[in-house]
Amino acid sequence: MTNFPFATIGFDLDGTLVDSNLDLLPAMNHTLELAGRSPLDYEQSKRIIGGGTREMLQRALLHTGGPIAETEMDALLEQHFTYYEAHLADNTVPFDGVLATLDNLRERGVRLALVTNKIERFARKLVEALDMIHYFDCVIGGDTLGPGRAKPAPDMVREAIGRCGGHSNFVMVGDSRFDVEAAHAAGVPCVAVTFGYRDRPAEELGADRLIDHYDQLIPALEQL
Ligand SMILES: O=C(O)COP(=O)(O)O
Ligand SMILES: [Mg+2]
Repeated sequence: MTNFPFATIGFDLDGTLVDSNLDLLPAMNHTLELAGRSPLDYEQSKRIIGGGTREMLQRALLHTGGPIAETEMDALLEQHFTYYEAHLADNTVPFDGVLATLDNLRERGVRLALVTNKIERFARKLVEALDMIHYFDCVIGGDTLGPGRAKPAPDMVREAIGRCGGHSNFVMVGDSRFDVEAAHAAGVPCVAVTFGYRDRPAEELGADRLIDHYDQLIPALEQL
């Protein structure tokens, strides 16, 4: 282990490590069609990803005509999951520089945790399909800890710290308010990528540092 300032880094998945909107959007549009709604475009869907699938679909429905009853929502969500599970790695790719950065961090002995509001099973399936699973010491999804404990609650970050050896020198890397709020609620810093998915300007996320490309991540972490 070099004198790198962080023992563990928690990475968000959607919009941070991978451009998964390339598969989330077609899945969402498939589901909107089932509900008799019009499709969203790539930029619209970027603004509604981050709080888990149910919230994403609720927001998609709000944008396209209004909410539906909770019972209908449960059925629609199931259909959405079936479609997305079959297509989650059709088009999704890591953002530029991600793999080289993760290689570099592993070589430094840094532990990496995947801390995503995606359902754990889908997150694992996606990073396996992209041959990225080997980077992570643990995978914590939005359903891993049970209801009410997904980001922006601090629980997933605390769980990642615990599962990666309990070292408090932990930093979160994310793209949305869910990541920044979860990190800060857990008492750790957060670096945000400016190219991800969010519902407000990057400058308004409250992140400790912003990066525009993965080339900037390690220098940013060294300056935190
Ligand atoms: O599934 C989501 O809504 C977001 O997932 P993320 O936490 O990896 O951005
Ligand atoms: Mg994200």
